[in-house]
Amino acid sequence: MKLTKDLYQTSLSLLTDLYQLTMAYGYWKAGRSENESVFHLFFRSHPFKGGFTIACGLEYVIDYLDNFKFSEDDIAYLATLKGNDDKPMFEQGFLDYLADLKFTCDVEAVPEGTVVFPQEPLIRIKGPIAQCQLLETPLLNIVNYQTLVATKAARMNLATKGEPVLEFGLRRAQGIDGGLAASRAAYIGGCGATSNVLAGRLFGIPVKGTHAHSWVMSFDTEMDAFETYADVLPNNCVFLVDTYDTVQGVRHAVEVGKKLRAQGHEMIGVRLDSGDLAYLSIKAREILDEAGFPEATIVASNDLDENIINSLKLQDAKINVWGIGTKLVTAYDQPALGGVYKIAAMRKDDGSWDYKVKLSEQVIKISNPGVLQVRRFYQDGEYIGDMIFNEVEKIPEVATIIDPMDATRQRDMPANAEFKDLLQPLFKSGELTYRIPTIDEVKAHAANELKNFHAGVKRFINPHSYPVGLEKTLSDYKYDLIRDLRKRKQS
Ligand SMILES: Nc1ncnc2c1ncn2[C@@H]1O[C@H](COP(=O)(O)OP(=O)(O)OP(=O)(O)O)[C@@H](O)[C@H]1O
Ligand SMILES: O=P(O)(O)OC[C@H]1O[C@H](OP(=O)(O)OP(=O)(O)O)[C@H](O)[C@@H]1O
Ligand SMILES: O=C(O)c1cccnc1
Repeated sequence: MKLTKDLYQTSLSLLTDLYQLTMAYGYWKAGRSENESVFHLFFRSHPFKGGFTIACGLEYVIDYLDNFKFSEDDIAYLATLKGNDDKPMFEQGFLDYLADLKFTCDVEAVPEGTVVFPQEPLIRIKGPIAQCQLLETPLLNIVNYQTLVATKAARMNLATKGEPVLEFGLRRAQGIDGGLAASRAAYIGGCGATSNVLAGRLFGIPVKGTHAHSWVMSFDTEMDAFETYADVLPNNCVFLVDTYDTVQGVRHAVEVGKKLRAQGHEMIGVRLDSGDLAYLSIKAREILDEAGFPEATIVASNDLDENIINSLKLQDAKINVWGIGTKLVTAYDQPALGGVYKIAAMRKDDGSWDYKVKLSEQVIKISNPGVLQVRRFYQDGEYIGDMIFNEVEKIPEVATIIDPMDATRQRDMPANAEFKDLLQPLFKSGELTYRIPTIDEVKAHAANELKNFHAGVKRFINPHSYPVGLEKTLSDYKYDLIRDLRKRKQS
């Protein structure tokens, strides 16, 4: 395989699990492939034991859907697949159907950067069931990872209390696309820049960096290393000071900083990458201040995450910029968001909807029926609750929301509260109708959204559980449907 040619210039329509194709074949063979259905993509619990999640990945999703087409090569490959009987898995008629397939669904989604909660649909797809089914895997692949990383980045940025976080994760990321997607999601979640140059070029993210230990080690002395770097990049000097002795390293940086200043340049600062970052940053700050460099930045890196940042803040560490790699891009303490994609309705012959529910012994795994929308209520600039409702049914004047995990918990949204509906139209009959926001608009949206939530939602330990519920008639309907299904199961 030639990586750039074969992988990066291929159609992505086969980026799905085989079972989506066998089901699509089944729908087609049974004459059901064009039956109208509704699917929702949602997750069941916040990552990192947190109280919020940042939706991310939609621009990739839009690009995927807009280019959804099986190429001749894709079809030729599918024709080679064999069943257990060693005969072709798919008959020619189905391959012709795939070759002619045009994306014709209606798609609604929550804009990227929006704060979202368990059970809320992030994406709703309505259209021929074979198309909806094929999209399950790629949509989850895109949204789960980027949402996870954007949320992790937001947590890290909350911990630094506005001080810049630089994303340094490419070397530890999950492969090539993982690294790119992580840099994008981390920027949306709040990081100020990335060290990933290709992400800079592809997404328009600022790129930043310092230098590595190898630079220092390649010279006879640390002073030589710093001086040479200063000669080459006099306006880009953040000296990594911990290769041999951190305190001595800071003193060397100061010496070179003074020479730079005499030449009309200003050293940006130093980077600490090992040892006790609280103690060493306080010491470095003292040395820099005393030497006349009160503006010099102290960058810290070394396996940081939001908890270590919190702890360093409590120790009064004098760190102004936080370089974070591994624990951000691998979402270290929770490596996957458990987003799922479930069917929720099918159109009947008379034009009405047949709503679907997946049963489970675990309440959290019972899916929600309907053609769902999310209404977010707010008062005095603060979000106060979200209502998941069935858009095609009439809803009562008073918005009562019922906790999907515990039907005894309900509350009424105040009649005078303002609201907005989160799912926005993206595609109408397969045509893109949405203005894709710039990455900086998405980033600003995420930051604004977070501001509008009560601080309790954003704390790390035992976060406040923001009220999200099913609209009352939807909840009642869901429980009737569950009772009905259980009765049918017993008989
Ligand atoms: N003052 C501190 N409080 C809490 N955690 C810290 C503090 N200083 C550093 N850490 C964190 O401790 C972890 C490991 O640091 P440790 O000192 O064990 O190894 P190290 O400095 O990486 O050593 P080396 O790089 O020389 O092998 C890192 O995740 C780092 O971010
Ligand atoms: O610690 P992270 O959050 O992943 O941040 C990125 C790390 O990458 C670099 O280290 P390098 O790859 O040279 O390895 P090392 O510092 O762990 O030896 C850099 O010095 C950071 O320590
Ligand atoms: O520029 C840096 O300092 C950097 C880049 C990648 C990983 N660690 C550090």
